[in-house]
Amino acid sequence: MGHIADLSLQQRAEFRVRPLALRGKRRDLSQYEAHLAALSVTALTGTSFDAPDPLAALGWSPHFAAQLTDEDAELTPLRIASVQRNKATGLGPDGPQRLSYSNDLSAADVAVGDWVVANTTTTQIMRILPRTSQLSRRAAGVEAKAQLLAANVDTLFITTSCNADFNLARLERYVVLALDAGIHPAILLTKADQCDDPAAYVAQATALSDKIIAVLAINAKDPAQVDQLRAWCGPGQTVAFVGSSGVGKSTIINTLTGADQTTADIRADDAKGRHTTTARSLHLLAGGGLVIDMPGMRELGLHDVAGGIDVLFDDIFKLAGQCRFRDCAHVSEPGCAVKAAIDAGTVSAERVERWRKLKSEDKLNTTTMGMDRKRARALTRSHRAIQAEQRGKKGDK
Ligand SMILES: Nc1nc2c(ncn2[C@@H]2O[C@H](COP(=O)(O)OP(=O)(O)OP(=O)(O)O)[C@@H](O)[C@H]2O)c(=O)[nH]1
Ligand SMILES: [Zn+2]
Repeated sequence: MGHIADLSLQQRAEFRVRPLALRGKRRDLSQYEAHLAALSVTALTGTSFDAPDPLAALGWSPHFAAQLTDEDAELTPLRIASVQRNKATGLGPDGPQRLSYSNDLSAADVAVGDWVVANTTTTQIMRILPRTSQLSRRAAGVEAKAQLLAANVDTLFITTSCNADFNLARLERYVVLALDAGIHPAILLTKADQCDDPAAYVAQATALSDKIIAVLAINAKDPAQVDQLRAWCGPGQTVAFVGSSGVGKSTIINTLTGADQTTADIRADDAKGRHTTTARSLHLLAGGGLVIDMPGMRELGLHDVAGGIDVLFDDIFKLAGQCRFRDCAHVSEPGCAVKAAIDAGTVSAERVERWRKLKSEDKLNTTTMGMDRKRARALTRSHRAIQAEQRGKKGDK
């Protein structure tokens, strides 16, 4: 098995989202907003994708076309559907093609969802085209580098169920990851059929942020209800799902892909036809959209997502900028604009607390990434102990 397949089995592994295009500019919110706005033109109107162009149906867009140079004239653009250690599968208008890596590339450089240019004679991937978004996770272990999970995702369906799995702080973490990558976050509430009042969950999720493009409550086992998701799965649109184990992600992906519509080569089913992929893979949907299946994504940690946190909590971000002291901890400092807003009732104290926790977690994880082994281990241990303590208190899973 390739190393990516192995990684998906690491249940404690964490992942993160990071936009290449926005690197180094994470303090400038207008960058994120412009990026999201640009995405929504294509994501929400579908204007550049409704042509019957087979490449466009795979997600090809002017963004990628603009990256091609004269040197690429002899090469073929393909969308990566699966990645193994020594080979990858690329999807093109002619179907799936088996690819290998050129000398200066390895499996670690390529993500499912990537657009690459390949030499179809040698079947080598020559170059990865700059991504619109990039999802990666931090593999288990202190020194592990970020591992790529998926590229060029338009909409992330943050999936939770209308029961004990529903947790505002966890939803916010996923929203931060999506925003940091310039991916549209949508919240998908499953098991609505087993809940007396799904509307109450919808209301809570909707109130989290106006950056969330949709909040849906469905019975994931009812294909007619899953069909509502197709509004975000139009031609060329790429979606992915994250959320706890058992919330219905596989059920939904199976319904969206349908037994007959999935490209045979990139599908891994058992005899019962159940979707049992262990590695990440890109699947075509009936309506021309695509889904990136990322099995085994259970835990996530935040690091290097300060930009996403500031976008999600942009009101608090702006307030913090008005505090008298630049390094204000927003606890008891005089002239604290955040504290004043809490006192005035314009910002909820709980939300400020969740913001503070996310900031601190991001800072801790970002710091340990570049730290020597011993110190990082000690810090991680103490952070885990605090987490375990908090979990015990809340009875949270
Ligand atoms: N009644 C009901 N059952 C659901 C719903 N969504 C999922 N289930 C059931 O919950 C169980 C878990 O669903 P999965 O689709 O395997 O969940 P998952 O998120 O893919 O879980 P992992 O593969 O472990 O990440 C299955 O038995 C589903 O049939 C729902 O909306 N309503
Ligand atoms: Zn302050």
